[in-house]
Amino acid sequence: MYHNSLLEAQDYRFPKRPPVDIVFRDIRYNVKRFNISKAKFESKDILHGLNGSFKSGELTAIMGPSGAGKSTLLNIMAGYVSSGVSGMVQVNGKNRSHNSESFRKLSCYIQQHDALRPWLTVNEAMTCATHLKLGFGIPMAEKRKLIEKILFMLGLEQKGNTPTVGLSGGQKKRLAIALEMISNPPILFLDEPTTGLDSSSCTQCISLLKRLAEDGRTIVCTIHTPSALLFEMFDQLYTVVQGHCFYQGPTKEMLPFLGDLGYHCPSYHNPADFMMEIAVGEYGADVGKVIKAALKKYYEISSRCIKLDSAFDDNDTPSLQSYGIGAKAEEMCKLRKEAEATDTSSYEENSIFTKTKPASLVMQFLLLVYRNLLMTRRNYFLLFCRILAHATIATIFGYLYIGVGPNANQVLANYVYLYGSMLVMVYTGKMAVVLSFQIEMESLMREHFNRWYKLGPYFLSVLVLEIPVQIFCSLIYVVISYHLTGNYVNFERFCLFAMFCITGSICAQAWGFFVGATLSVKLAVFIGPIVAVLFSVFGFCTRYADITPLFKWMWHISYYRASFHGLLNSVYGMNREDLHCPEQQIYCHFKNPVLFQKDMDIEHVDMQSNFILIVLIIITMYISTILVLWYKLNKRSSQSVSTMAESESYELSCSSALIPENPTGEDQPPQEQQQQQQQTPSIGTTDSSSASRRPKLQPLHIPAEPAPESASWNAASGLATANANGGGSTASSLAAARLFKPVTVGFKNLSYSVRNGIFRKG
Ligand SMILES: Nc1ncnc2c1ncn2[C@@H]1O[C@H](COP(=O)(O)OP(=O)(O)OP(=O)(O)O)[C@@H](O)[C@H]1O
Repeated sequence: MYHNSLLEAQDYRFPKRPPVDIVFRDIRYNVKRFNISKAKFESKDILHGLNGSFKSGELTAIMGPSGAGKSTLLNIMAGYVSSGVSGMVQVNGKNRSHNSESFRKLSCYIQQHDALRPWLTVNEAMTCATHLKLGFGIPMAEKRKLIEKILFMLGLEQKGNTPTVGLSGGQKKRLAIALEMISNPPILFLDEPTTGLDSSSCTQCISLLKRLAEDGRTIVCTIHTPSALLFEMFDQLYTVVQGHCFYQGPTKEMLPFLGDLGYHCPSYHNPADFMMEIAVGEYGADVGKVIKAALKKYYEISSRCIKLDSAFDDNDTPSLQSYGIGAKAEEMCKLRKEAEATDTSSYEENSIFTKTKPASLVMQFLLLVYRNLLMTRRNYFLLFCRILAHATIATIFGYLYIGVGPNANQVLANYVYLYGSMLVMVYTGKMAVVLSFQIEMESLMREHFNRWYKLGPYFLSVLVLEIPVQIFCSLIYVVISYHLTGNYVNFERFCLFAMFCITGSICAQAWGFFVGATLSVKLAVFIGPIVAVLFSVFGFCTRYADITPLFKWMWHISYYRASFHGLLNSVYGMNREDLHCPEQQIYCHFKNPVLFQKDMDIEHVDMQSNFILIVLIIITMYISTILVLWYKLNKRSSQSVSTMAESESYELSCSSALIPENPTGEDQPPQEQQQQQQQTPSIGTTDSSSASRRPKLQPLHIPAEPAPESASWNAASGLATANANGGGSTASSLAAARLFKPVTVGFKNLSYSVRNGIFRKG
């Protein structure tokens, strides 16, 4: 039944999209890092001038050894990384800046970690994503039909009511693709979509991508050592080794290419494995030689394209033989020419996608609130813990300081209770959210990058849920402990007490959001409490007069101090009547609470300005958090490092975009050199200075030994690989044998049942 439905699903096709071709040239990526031991910034080149193209209707695999730069290239192509990138990317013959917003409308990027919302069912996740992406311009019935078709096509139609947490790895991958297919993007980038999947799930996943590519999409994915079967399913292969292009071209031509260089794949050997072995220098392979040959081949194909281009321009139907190119190459150039003529702005005719506009900001906010509520309802344990913690600690504090409120001889005990209450409010408020953005960041990055929603509605939707929860928890604490400690005098004082507890707690929460959004997990859990402790010192047992002038400003901006003084004043200030003194006590110092206020230097607490200070800090922290998140989500796009801005539109023929600078200067027929020179000025017309400044391709430098981590990785995976000097497989096999001893693990009568998507033992 399931297989039948899968077969039927294969008949469904998404509406065809106009072709989108991507051409890139001289892509370099450089990172700068601060070296603590050398006390200076160091720069490292990750990609060394990659050239190539990804074409519509084709499924392209980016392969290469670990750490070669596959994900980096994919990140740059998807526009996910722009800082530190140089070079040129063209989309249908038009320049794209590395942070192009319009390109993001055409593409989607599915990263290695699916970062799905675990507590939403497949249907809920799809429905939310559909509303967000397609807006409300089309009827719900049409949306439902679309969701059904997508789920059907991806073989998830029977999983509609399963929470994402209950899906298998392969199903999660398919759901991640399904969510992005809602907007039917013509370009899909996927980072290692098959990682963690078994062989049949891998095959399903790649066949799905192949089918999507056949519908005219440009699909590019990184992949690690595919099986021979999977390898054959890719149309094109782009191999990266140590930041250089090692091979690019049709998958089927990879073995002949290596064969021409003298590296022959043994019979019955997986071609993908063979290529990886050559890439790490097995069989005594000279990696530098292969990289040079790949560049030369690329250059030759591009030069031939120029010839065809000029022939097309002259309306001269070229004869294949006269240009020395095969039918495939001619077809490729023709298609590219057509694609260039396609204007990306006139996409999407006559499909439901044309009638759609993403949800408005208000609708985004409402949808995200609804989604948060759904997730909280499913995963209520955390909420339950928060409520229980407040009630428990209120009961403990209440019994510890029971009845101290009205007694003059227990003022100090009450003072400690009030201080402790502030501590509870601050820590529970802050620590409950300090990690929320850390945990959320991957999902937020994915959804925001793929244009599901804007940051504003997202942040508001988080606050709309978190603030009421914090208010509710604080109230539980206040009601229980306030009454047990006997501090209740009248309703007005109670309201003021509750107000300062709640605002102090919300302020700490706002600080928590800010710290969580700014720092890494390790720093956030450390710095968050430190900041709270620092501010808590001011106002508690530290009188303003005693603070050194250097730190007086901290007293003024301490929200902790403002809330604490608010609490004290609500209990002992505002002309409170005399406190109760035990009859046997001869001298009762704090009978008049004003004396206590004087001793503590808080007899003139301005409740209004304290409240305003807290509110101002809350607003400041919210704004700071949004700015930090905005920077994090957009920092990839914050630096336009492209030598040519997207807005600078100029015509550049596909062939000139494809031509790399000749690496060696050799092997180039004089006529081709001349043609290249004729083409080069067209780049210069946009930015002649930047074009001339563009770095030359670096001389190939392949380190004598691979990075240590790649060696150990190879050993760990049991791959018969060796260092670039060609140490042979024996070395790494021995290393593997030395590193790993056999371990036997046994299990017996192990069973699991799944109920409502929750795994239960037994
Ligand atoms: N921001 C960065 N700072 C420093 N080094 C980086 C940065 N980004 C990438 N690198 C380095 O660049 C190299 C390539 O990284 P990348 O993630 O692209 O490799 P990969 O081929 O995808 O590897 P894998 O298959 O293991 O995922 C690695 O050595 C990595 O450490």
